[in-house]
Amino acid sequence: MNNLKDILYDSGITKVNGELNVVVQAIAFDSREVAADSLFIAIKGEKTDGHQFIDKAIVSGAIAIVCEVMPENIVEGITYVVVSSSSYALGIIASNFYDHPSNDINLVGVTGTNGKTTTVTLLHDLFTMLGYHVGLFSTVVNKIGNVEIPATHTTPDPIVLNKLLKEMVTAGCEYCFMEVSSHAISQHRISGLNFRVAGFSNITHEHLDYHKTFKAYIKAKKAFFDQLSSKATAIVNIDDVNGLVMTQNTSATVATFGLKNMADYKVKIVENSFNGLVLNINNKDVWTRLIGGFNAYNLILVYAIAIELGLDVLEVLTGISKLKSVEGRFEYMKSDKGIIAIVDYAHTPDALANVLSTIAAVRTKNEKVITVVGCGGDRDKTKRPLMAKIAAENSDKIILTSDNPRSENPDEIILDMKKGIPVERSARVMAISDRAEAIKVACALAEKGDILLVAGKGHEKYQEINGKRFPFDDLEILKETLKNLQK
Ligand SMILES: CC(=O)N[C@H]1[C@@H](OP(=O)(O)OP(=O)(O)OC[C@H]2O[C@@H](n3ccc(=O)[nH]c3=O)[C@H](O)[C@@H]2O)O[C@H](CO)[C@@H](O)[C@@H]1O[C@H](C)C(=O)N[C@@H](C)C(=O)N[C@H](CCC(=O)O)C(=O)O
Ligand SMILES: Nc1ncnc2c1ncn2[C@@H]1O[C@H](COP(=O)(O)OP(=O)(O)OP(=O)(O)O)[C@@H](O)[C@H]1O
Ligand SMILES: N[C@H](CCC[C@H](N)C(=O)O)C(=O)O
Ligand SMILES: [Mg+2]
Repeated sequence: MNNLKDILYDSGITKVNGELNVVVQAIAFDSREVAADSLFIAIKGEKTDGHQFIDKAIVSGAIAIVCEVMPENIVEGITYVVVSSSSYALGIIASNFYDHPSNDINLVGVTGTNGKTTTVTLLHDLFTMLGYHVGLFSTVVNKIGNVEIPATHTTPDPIVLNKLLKEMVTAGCEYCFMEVSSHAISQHRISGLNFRVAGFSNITHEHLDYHKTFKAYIKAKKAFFDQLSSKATAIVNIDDVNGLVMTQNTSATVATFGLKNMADYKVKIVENSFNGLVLNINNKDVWTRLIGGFNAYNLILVYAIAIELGLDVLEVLTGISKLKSVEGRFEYMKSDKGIIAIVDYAHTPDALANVLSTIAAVRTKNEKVITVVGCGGDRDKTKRPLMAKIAAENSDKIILTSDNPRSENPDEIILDMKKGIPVERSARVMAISDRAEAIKVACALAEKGDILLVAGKGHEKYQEINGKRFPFDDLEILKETLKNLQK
């Protein structure tokens, strides 16, 4: 669709200056990406205001502008359209421009603090295994079938989202599983999308730098469910105290899942060990190689979504027992010397607590638990002492280190973390800001049978320091170090 008037349909227009019957070849919200005959959408952002770049966009070829405030300098021959919210309008415009691809695919969105990547990746793998063509948007990677497209965000901007959705439809994908981050909901990256199913995993402490209060964070997640259509199904975790809060104002049909409370989709943990989980779903025992009680929640959500989408119970349960774990999520190896090393993306207090309680539940004897953990720079500072406290209380030794320091001083981040260490636990805490060195020291400290947890970066293949990404891989460093220790 490229008539400006059609592209702007439903975008919340309050004022127009210029011709609406013009042909637009491309849409952009960043002046640096504007090409000839484009529509430029000016957005007030976190760091700067896109309205400042309107003239630059026109010089680069924009012929139409969507903005929240009519500029003082109007350029002759350019169409200016004022809308009540540019970021909301962008989602609608992107969807119109790409012919509403979300209407032509079964779009499933999963939100929550933890478990989004795991759930959508398992859904992608399950549906692919059962012979469907599937698309994926995740923190780790985006996929059209098995073709990988690098992911820059957990939930991409509306233009990338709709463009890739269109490509998925063209490639014959019947389903698309996507992560819906709270940033994406607040910034209206998902406005205009037609979700068939929406899942809620849980909500715990995270991103308070951005949302400011936990209440605002809950409200942001709830907004996803508020915007669902009456044809959609919302599936929420009933064991989370905010599970039903999500669906208070939704038009969607509501279904629940859980382990503890009465739920439409109920799961029981029969066995939980380093060999995987045995779950009881729908009165049938199913083994999975995924480890950890929290994965029972992820798997019952996978099951519930698959059943709501009309799949066969036995086919789904058989598929679940064949699923492999997700990269960087409780990824574990055993060295020849008998040291167990785990890489996990736990970067929130709740995730870290879950991973450490899983380790406590699955370890067989009184082996030592050695945890290497850091916190990201330019992110929620209030989680730093909490994560350090959880690590110290649940490990025999902890090494505080850097995650992605970004623009911050790693030693300052470690100092923030140290504030959470209970005095009686301080003797078991070391601080080594060089992450590679911290991992190596942890390996050297470990003895046969000990469990080494390297938390926070999971699948990430880089470390971001001062705006630059340097190659870095927790698992590689562990493998290399443990191999050398053997000699
Ligand atoms: C804080 C945040 O989320 N920022 C996102 C936001 O950018 P912004 O609105 O703040 O942009 P800005 O720099 O203030 O610029 C304002 C406007 O001016 C435009 N501009 C700017 C400069 C210029 O020369 N010309 C120009 O037109 C920009 O394109 C933008 O439209 O909108 C952009 C487009 O969608 C995002 O790329 C950007 O993500 C930044 C890079 C980011 O780091 N986001 C993270 C926090 C994030 O989104 N994370 C979540 C996952 C979180 C989780 O659940 O774990 C995610 O979904 O990835
Ligand atoms: N259902 C769950 N409940 C609590 N913790 C979980 C759950 N699933 C996974 N985790 C923990 O959280 C970490 C992150 O999991 P995952 O990547 O699936 O979450 P996410 O929601 O995609 O995170 P992000 O917001 O960074 O995209 C895992 O490495 C694990 O430690
Ligand atoms: N989506 C999260 C990922 C955090 C991962 C952790 N390794 C970090 O860099 O803080 C964020 O951008 O806040
Ligand atoms: Mg994710």
